[in-house]
Amino acid sequence: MPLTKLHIGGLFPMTGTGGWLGGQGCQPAVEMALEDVNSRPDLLPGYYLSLTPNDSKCDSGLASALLYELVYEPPTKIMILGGCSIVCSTIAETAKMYNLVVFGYGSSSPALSNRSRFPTFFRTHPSATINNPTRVKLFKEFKWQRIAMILEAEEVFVTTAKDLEHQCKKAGIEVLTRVTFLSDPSDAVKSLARQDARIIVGIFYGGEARKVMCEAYKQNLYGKQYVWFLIGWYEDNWYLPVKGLNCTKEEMLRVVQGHFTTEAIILNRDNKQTVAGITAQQWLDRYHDRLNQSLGTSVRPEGEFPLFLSAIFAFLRFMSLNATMHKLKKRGIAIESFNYENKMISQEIQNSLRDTFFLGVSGEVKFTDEGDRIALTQIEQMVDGNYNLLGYYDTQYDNLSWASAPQWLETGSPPKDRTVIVEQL
Ligand SMILES: CC1(C)CO[C@@H](CC(=O)O)CN1
Repeated sequence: MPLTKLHIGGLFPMTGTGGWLGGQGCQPAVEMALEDVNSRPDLLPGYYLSLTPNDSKCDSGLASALLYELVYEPPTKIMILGGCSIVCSTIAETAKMYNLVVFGYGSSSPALSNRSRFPTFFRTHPSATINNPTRVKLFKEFKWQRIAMILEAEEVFVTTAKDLEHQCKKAGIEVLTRVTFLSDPSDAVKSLARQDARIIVGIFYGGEARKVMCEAYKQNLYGKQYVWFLIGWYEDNWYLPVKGLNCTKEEMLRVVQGHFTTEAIILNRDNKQTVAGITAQQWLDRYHDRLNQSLGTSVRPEGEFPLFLSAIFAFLRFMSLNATMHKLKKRGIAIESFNYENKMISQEIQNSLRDTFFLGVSGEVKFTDEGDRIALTQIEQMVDGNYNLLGYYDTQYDNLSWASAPQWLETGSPPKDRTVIVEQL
């Protein structure tokens, strides 16, 4: 009996200079997950899952064009996979008109939690706002009452910054300024310097982080009187100069010295069996071999690797669950009869996804009342080009646990959050 193919469209940020290029790590993982389901005759009997991957370059315009191609070119897709918030926000807003479920394997924008804007969007990755209570906790820890923000003009970062401003106000911490830039950060950095910002939170993609920190070097906004907070999921060696960056490696190493990062990590990943019948660690070993084969190097997609993995395991579990098939069969409907006008089948897929996330990976996934995922955040500090683990913060229980002490440049103690004027007696 020939198998019936179920087609999934994939948008993976593989190449390009801006954004997040985590597709290099995620596409092989998704391919492995589908192979695992297809290799088990007991999972989705009679069906075969087929992926149509595309390189989105983490570019919303290109992603829109690719989505229309996936929709208007046969065969019919039953789901779209997306990474990068700027891509997922664009495709999820459009996909709902085709009753297409979008599974976000790597997208952190707070805006994506808006169910009325994105009713068919699902993700396990927590919203980027998860970093904000950690940042505020550290401001309090080091008695910083006055902070500043610089951000890339993208919704994912603007919404995160707005939440940080709200958290700071609740904590009685002054937000001196929130400067935004589109592509060239020089004026924004100048504004920070002019306002004597000392404790600075930078919220942007890795490509822009290089530009901002190079500009901070040029304008002398670094060193023992400053502390920068950056995002913890940039690729390894993100700060090394690329073509067109007007800073040397030595200059970049000096300007990034001592900065803090925060990023969500999975609560824990016990070694329970995956639906592939192997443990998470065994799956990981297979995955690393696959990466070596496909990329020729051992690429670690990004810092909070386990989080993206829990997304893949959730996807794997969902795809191996034939709950949707059973429900539809009881109603005499075959899932392969899905088309973009068919709200009912889409609703069944969405109900199964909702059940899967809640039940399938509940050991790792907990949700806030707003439906956002709860996780720990990891705090690191860059010293001599390497990230040192400083500790973890559990927002739920307001528990900051230190693994090692921060290093303070030259002075041995945290800088002040403003110029201190010593009265001459
Ligand atoms: C897994 C994560 C943290 C998800 O957000 C990506 C950035 C984004 O939200 O576009 C980076 N990688």
